[in-house]
Parts: sequence; structure tokens; C-alpha cells
Amino acid sequence: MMAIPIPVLTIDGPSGAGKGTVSRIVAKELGWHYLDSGSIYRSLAIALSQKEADLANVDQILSIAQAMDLAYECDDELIVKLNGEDITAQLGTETTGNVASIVAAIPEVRQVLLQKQKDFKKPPGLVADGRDMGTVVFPDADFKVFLTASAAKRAERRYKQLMEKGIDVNIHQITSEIESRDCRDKERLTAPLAQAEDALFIDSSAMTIDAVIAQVLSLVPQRLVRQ
Ligand SMILES: Nc1ncnc2c1ncn2[C@@H]1O[C@H](COP(=O)(O)OP(=O)(O)OP(=O)(O)O)[C@@H](O)[C@H]1O
Ligand SMILES: Nc1ccn([C@@H]2O[C@H](COP(=O)(O)O)[C@@H](O)[C@H]2O)c(=O)n1
Repeated sequence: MMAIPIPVLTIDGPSGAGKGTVSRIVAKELGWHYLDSGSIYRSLAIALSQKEADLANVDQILSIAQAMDLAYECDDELIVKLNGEDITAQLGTETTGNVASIVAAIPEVRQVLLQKQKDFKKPPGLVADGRDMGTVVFPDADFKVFLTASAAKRAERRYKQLMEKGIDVNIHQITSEIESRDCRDKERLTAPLAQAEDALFIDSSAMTIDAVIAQVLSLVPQRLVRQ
């Protein structure tokens, strides 16, 4: 018997472009699974901090990455458990994002985390967001989007998001962190942030979240939407 193909929609782009917000809603609308691949790199950053690991010691980073037991519970928000501990609250900080982006540049780390990401591909379908979903992890994805926005807009959104969570931040610091993370993510040698050739380019700088969602959903034929 022939296996039924599992459709995959990838959404790649830089930090704060709206990938997570859009992907979560699109996955819900389609009735598909959702992979927030950044949360895997962020979880590693937290595991490294818990073990007070040396970020220059690649062997130590790899053994911590291999031992990570990650569990996801999808409620209204995504709950992430690392070795049984709920780490959701620590995932979103800029420090976690910055450490994640430092270790994400290590090719062996990406190799160790590759299968964990591929395992999310299950029926009836998958929406995957990250930096290399359409280029490396799911190069054969049926639908691909590259979602971006100006650095200033992304910093403004991230600033609002963190302030709403009660995290006191400085807009200048956020802007410079976003710019240096963009640079690190784009310039690393392995799986850099890049638009897949066959991806739809969306600049959300002047778009509402609903408009972005509508454009992404328009890629997927109705017959693939779980009723
Ligand atoms: N088109 C938009 N208009 C206004 N606000 C937006 C838009 N898209 C996203 N946002 C807001 O920007 C913030 C960042 O969005 P989100 O976390 O989805 O970005 P991201 O691309 O997943 O970032 P990261 O890669 O760092 O996880 C959120 O508060 C979200 O509500
Ligand atoms: N596919 C991916 C996803 C993420 N990263 C790295 O993790 C950092 C945090 O990701 P967020 O999406 O949660 O902000 C990000 O800056 C990347 O360095 C990655 O390399 N590949």
C-alpha cells in the first residue's frame, strides 16, 4: 500500500517577523501539527545554563543536547517541558534567544537537533517555523513562506510584547540585539537564515497579523484542510 503524503508548510524568517504568531493560528485553522523549531534551540540554551556549561566546549554542548528530553503540550499557549520541568516562562527571554543563536551556529549541534525536528512531521500535516525549515529540515515541503519585516518594526513589536509580559526592556537594546542576532543567523556557514528559492516572500512591516495569515492560508488547497 502506498503511504499517504503528509503536507508540510514552512515559515522561515528573522526574529520578530511574526512567524510564531502566524504559524500557530495557521496550524490551528488547518488542523495540522505545529513545530516551533526555535524553541528547541532555546531549550538547549536553558539546558546549558542549568548545567552552567562552557559555550566554548562543543563536546559538553553536544552531550547536553543529546540528553535533552523535550515534551510539548499544546494549550492556548505552547507549554515546553525540559526533562520534566516546565521551562515555558524562560523560553521567550532575549538572553535565551541570544544563547540559542550562538549555539545554533555550531554544525554538530544542528545535526543532533535535526531528527527531533523531523519527528514533528505526522498526519494530517505540519506547519514548521524557524530559520531553515524550507531549506534544510523540510526541503521538500509542499508550501514555503519567507516572512520578514524591517528591523525597526520587529524591534518595536518585540518591545511591546515583552512590556506586555511585564518584562522591562530598552528599545535601543532590543534593536541592537535583533540586529546582531539577524547577522549571526544569516552569516553562519551551516543552515543560515535564507529564503528558499520556492518560498513565497511576505514583508509584514505594514500588514496586520490577519492579512499575513490570509496570504499564508491561500497557499493551501481546501482539500488538505482537516474538517
Ligand atoms: N503583522 C503584525 N503586526 C503587528 N504585530 C505583529 C505582527 N506580526 C507579529 N506581531 C507581533 O510581534 C511579536 C513577535 O511576533 P512572533 O513572536 O510571532 O515573532 P517570531 O518571528 O516568531 O519571532 P522569533 O523568531 O524570535 O520567535 C508578537 O507580539 C506578535 O503579536
Ligand atoms: N530553525 C531554526 C530556529 C531557530 N534557530 C536559532 O534559534 C534562535 C532562537 O529562535 P527563535 O525563532 O525562537 O527566535 C534563532 O536566533 C536562531 O539562531 C535556528 O538556528 N534555526
